[in-house]
Amino acid sequence: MNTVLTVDAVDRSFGDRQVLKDVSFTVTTGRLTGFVGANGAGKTTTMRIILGVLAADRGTVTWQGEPLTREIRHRFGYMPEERGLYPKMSVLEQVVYLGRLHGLSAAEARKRTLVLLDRLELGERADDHVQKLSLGNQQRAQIAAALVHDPELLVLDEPFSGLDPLAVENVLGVLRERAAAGAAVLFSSHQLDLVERLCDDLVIIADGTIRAAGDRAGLRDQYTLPRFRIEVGGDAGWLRDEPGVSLVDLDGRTAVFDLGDGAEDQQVLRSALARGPVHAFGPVRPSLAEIFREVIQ
Ligand SMILES: Nc1ncnc2c1ncn2[C@@H]1O[C@H](COP(=O)(O)OP(=O)(O)OP(=O)(O)O)[C@@H](O)[C@H]1O
Repeated sequence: MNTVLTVDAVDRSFGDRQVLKDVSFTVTTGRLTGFVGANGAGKTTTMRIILGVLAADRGTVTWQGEPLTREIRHRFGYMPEERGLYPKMSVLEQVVYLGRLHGLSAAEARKRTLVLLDRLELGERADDHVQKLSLGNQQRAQIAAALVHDPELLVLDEPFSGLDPLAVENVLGVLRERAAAGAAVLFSSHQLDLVERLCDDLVIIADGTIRAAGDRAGLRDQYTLPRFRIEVGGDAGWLRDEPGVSLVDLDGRTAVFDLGDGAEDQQVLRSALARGPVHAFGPVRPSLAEIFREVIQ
């Protein structure tokens, strides 16, 4: 796994409104990087700068340490926010056409398109005009269009929005295969529950500023409070009087509590065991939604 894309200290304004401020993060091969932020946070603007559709006012985007050129960007695949397929062209024709624009021969483009459409469960719709497809299927066609030339970097703006759960699994499977084959994948989303499950690395943006970035497990460790959950055989009310414990939630036999400075989780466990059976005990790790709320404040 290598860091391939580096966004470094990028600023961008529209008129006198600065929408990106000192944006820096990296994207690594073999991994899915989720780019998360609320509406208007700056995800699409950042992606457009990576793709060269927009210029940065300041800062750089580099690929394997080199400034981006047209040739390098040709090896990227982009699914823009404004979906751009022609309604009156068949899915097959369209994806083949886009493959040819990326330098594939007609035969190769057709071969790859058919495989890809099958994999995206669109094989039977290959000859349908895009406008006849459901929105979810149009989206899958758009994903096929971004993937047909086997890009080294995939940049996908909200690829999962509007997909039903089975379609999400299907698209995710396809992206994972690409990552496993060595591509780097950056996708934006405002659906935290999805991102939490789907991505390996996370970049959180709010108001044009990167608030947190890193691998998912590392971020969760970093934001884990000294908070624990316990489930005992009897009533857990004794925890109220336990030194160093401050109860967050008490519900009969289960409790969630924070530990003060110097208090030991194992000491609490010993106290619990001295009172009877302990069925569960362990740290409470924050969800991505909780980390997100914390870092965007
Ligand atoms: N061409 C433009 N002209 C003026 N303002 C723009 C332009 N493009 C984006 N903006 C503004 O820049 C800010 C960031 O927008 P951007 O589309 O990057 O956010 P986003 O995180 O992708 O949000 P969303 O999830 O809603 O697409 C917003 O306030 C938006 O209104």
